[in-house]
Amino acid sequence: MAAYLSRLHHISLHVSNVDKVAHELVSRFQFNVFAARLTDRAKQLALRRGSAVFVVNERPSEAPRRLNERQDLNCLYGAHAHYPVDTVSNVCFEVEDVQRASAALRDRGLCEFLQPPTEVADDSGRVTFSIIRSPVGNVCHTLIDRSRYQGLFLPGFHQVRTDSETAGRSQCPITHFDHITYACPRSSTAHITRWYRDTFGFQRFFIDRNEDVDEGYVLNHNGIGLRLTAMEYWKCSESGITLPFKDEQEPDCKFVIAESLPQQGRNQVDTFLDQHRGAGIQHIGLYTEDIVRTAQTLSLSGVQFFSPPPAYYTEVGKQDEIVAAGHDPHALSQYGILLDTDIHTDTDSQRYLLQVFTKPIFREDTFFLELIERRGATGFGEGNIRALWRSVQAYMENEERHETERENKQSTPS
Ligand SMILES: O=C(O)C(=O)Cc1ccc(O)cc1
Ligand SMILES: [Fe+2]
Repeated sequence: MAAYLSRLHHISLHVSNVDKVAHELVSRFQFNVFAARLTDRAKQLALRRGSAVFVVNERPSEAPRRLNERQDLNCLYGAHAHYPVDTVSNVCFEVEDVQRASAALRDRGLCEFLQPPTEVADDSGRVTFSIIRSPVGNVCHTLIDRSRYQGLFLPGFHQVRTDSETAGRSQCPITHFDHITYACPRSSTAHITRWYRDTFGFQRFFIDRNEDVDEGYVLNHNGIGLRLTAMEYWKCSESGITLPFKDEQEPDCKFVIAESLPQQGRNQVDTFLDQHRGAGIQHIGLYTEDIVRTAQTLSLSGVQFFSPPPAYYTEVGKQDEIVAAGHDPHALSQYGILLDTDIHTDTDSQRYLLQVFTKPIFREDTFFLELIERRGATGFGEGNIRALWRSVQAYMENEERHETERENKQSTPS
């Protein structure tokens, strides 16, 4: 392994209207702006809910005119990249030694650097960071060492005081990023998993007991053409020599690669690739300790969720399953929350997974968020994946039909 990751630090969004997206995250998703960097050339806002931190950056409206413009610190800690649509494109990890990690990656020729190791300081201390390109579309990774920094967030950002984050906690107990799902072109998964393994020591984990190591988890019938491959990183300590350890205090974030399969027609992964103009982060799962309460709070503030067909909640088996898990089918159906049960074969105990997807966040049908509550289940349930897939698919097909109708109307002279 070349670089040791200590933890996920934040995820960056690059959007044309920072205030609009930040407002959406605050007023609807109950995030709090806690730090900002505002200069005449940059607008960067950091928002938090639990340990989940987003940095919303203003993306330049045009490509840089001079090559060295990329080097300026317009978008500090993020690559100053022009991108044609709003996008979530940087997953920033803390590492113990940026210089060493970067040198190791460079020596092994594993990745392209968008920014070599760079130091930034203010009154509260200093940080070092570098930025590398990932093999997934426009996704890059900032590697940062903030062990010599005592400030609230990062040098260059000032503190923004808002109502205490704890105020809304009981109504919206989102604690951390649970997983990041990439939408990728066909046949790209093997290359991506290999890169993450060789670069950061990511390990595969199986979504399904019968999953094939090379094929991943393939859903290829009843209109679903999806290949899912999941991997996670080991939180590592360089002082721990070579043995990685798992820190139980802070759950790590999983990564899922979604690839569409050709046999079942156009689908949501293809739609993402088209509208996003390439591979990238399709959705992020926000972990909540109480999904019903969180969905209720977010729904009251205007967040819209995808819902499965109403029949999902009245199917005899599903109703019993929901009740057995201690939930009320009516409450779940109100917000479109899905439940999957899996029996733990060793202990015979049941483990549950509850999930719901939000509608896309940007103008395009690209990035969306997910709420997820785990009751012992650590992976992803097949039943939920199918139901989530169908609810998104129905919405996208409807959107595409409306779009065609609008185009037809415009081209028909009245
Ligand atoms: O189940 C999940 O949360 C996943 O992340 C799997 C997944 C990936 C892509 C889709 O379009 C739908 C489901
Ligand atoms: Fe997900």
